[in-house]
Amino acid sequence: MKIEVKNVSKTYGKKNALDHISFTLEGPKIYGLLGRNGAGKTTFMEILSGHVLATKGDILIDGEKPFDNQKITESICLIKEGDNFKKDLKVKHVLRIYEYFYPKWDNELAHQLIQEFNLKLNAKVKALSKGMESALGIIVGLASRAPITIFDEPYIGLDAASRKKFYEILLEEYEKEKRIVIFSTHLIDEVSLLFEEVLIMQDGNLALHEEADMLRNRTCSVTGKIEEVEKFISEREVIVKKQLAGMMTAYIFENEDKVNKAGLKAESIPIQELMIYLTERKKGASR
Ligand SMILES: Nc1ncnc2c1ncn2[C@@H]1O[C@H](COP(=O)(O)OP(=O)(O)OP(=O)(O)O)[C@@H](O)[C@H]1O
Repeated sequence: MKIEVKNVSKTYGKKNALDHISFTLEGPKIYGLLGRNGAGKTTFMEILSGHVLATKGDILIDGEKPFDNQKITESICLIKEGDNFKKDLKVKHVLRIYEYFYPKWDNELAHQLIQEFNLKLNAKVKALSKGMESALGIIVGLASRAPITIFDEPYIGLDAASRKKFYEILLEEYEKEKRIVIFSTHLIDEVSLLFEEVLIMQDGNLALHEEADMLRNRTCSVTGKIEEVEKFISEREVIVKKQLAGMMTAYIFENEDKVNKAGLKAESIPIQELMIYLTERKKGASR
């Protein structure tokens, strides 16, 4: 499927939650949608899912607008941070409702995952712990087999072991049947290896959109004596630089090989660090 974001803005009062953003996503692919608190990620995902209208611009999914368009909305499953399900429903009712709504729903997978995450079909949503409710969201997202599946920080309260299980199952399912997965999280280092493409939002704008491998290949840290590092980075784009005890480390847009050839020490930069420093740079300096 193809998602075209065309000059989309969303304002709440005087606040520009999204500020004329444009980009295209083509699947199947796993996207990491990253950014600091308030960057506009949730707003974007809600407009994409047809839950909220943009103030200006359009999001087109295979050429169609999602709002009030059942053909498109049944192709999209958005799992949010919480409150995905009515509290009085039982787990089995939740599964039935989603089965009814999503044409590609995989009931066998849903029941298998209910067992894996130790949920009870007869338990009411309000009786689930935070982590169990998150697990139910994850199960629904995976079993929906929706061609566009969106996870917006889907694992509040879920422990590390269950999160690991989720990543593994997500990859397994993705291999079986590929789709567009958009994953928004603040636990970036935990999941960054899953991402095939990374989008970083900042203040309602898109600060970076890059294939994850390209990002890893064209950014690195360089460490050495201050004068040597300063000389090396003088004609390069610097993300951030730090000094300690006569040594300097700079994060730059450059390939590790070039740094090594210059006799300096190169290391890859975790995507989480990149996100932090890229969004600290002034607007307009980012790319
Ligand atoms: N319903 C709303 N009413 C008023 N302002 C809103 C509303 N929803 C979002 N905003 C504002 O829009 C901006 C973007 O919010 P959004 O929730 O999209 O950010 P986010 O990147 O998802 O943040 P987080 O990582 O904290 O979830 C914020 O300044 C937020 O306060």
